[in-house]
Amino acid sequence: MLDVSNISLRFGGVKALTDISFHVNEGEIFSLIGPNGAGKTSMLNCISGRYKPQEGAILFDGKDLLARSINDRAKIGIGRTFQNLALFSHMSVIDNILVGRHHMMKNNFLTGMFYWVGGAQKEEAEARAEIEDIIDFLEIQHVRNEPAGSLSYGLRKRVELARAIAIKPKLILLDEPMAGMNLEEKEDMARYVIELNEQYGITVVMIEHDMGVVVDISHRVAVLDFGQKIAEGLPHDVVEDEQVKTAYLGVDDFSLDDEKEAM
Ligand SMILES: Nc1ncnc2c1ncn2[C@@H]1O[C@H](COP(=O)(O)OP(=O)(O)OP(=O)(O)O)[C@@H](O)[C@H]1O
Repeated sequence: MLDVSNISLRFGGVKALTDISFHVNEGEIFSLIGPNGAGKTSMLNCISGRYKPQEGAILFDGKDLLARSINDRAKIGIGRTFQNLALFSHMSVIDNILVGRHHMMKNNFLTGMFYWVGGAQKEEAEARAEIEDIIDFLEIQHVRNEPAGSLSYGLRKRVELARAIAIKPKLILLDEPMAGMNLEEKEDMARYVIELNEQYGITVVMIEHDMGVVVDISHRVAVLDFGQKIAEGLPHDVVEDEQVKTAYLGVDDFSLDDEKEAM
């Protein structure tokens, strides 16, 4: 579904990514891991369109992504969430979710003026019904009319996920979906990621620092270090890789040993 070939990205003298290649199969949960500054968010930004790499190619369903704008990429089925929440804090939860969806609708401000005679009314009704499903799925009914800014961090992350799902993506890019969460919130979020993958059939590319979660829910993992890919494979194999262990040496959140002890 996603084919990343020989991507290199530089910011002046800083080499953020060097010759990165990997592919993601349809239906997979694929995690990108690596120490701070390894280039994970930069890679996600190349896929979503925020950054334009100097070299390489990215194909999505065989289509050349790098030639397309951010909006076009969303329209052909790529959704994303951000490392730092990107919600409109004064708007209600439901309106935050609808914002994502409205962007995708065929009817716009002008056609919307003919709301009752055109297809806009039907399209709006369909969008609302689908959004109700997403609200149920993410268990945010009780806060649907609250301003997004008034919610706890864990709930805001769920609203952001709801907004990303509302554009009906085939592929979703999740940038640290569990960051800053307590254990219970992490377990909930892990369950949502698995369910959106299994029930909604959405392919997932995820950056996540919590190694226990990565190993538990990913089908495959790629590891970046200093902008280079140092490993790729099944989660358990990757975390046992000597080069990966060295890259994480001294990093507190490489907690697989803790996970093992806890099991
Ligand atoms: N817009 C930018 N301008 C200049 N340098 C950048 C920019 N974005 C990223 N970089 C640099 O690229 C490198 C990779 O950063 P990136 O944020 O992609 O890493 P990361 O693996 O996502 O890190 P973290 O886990 O801390 O979020 C870093 O050296 C960073 O300073």
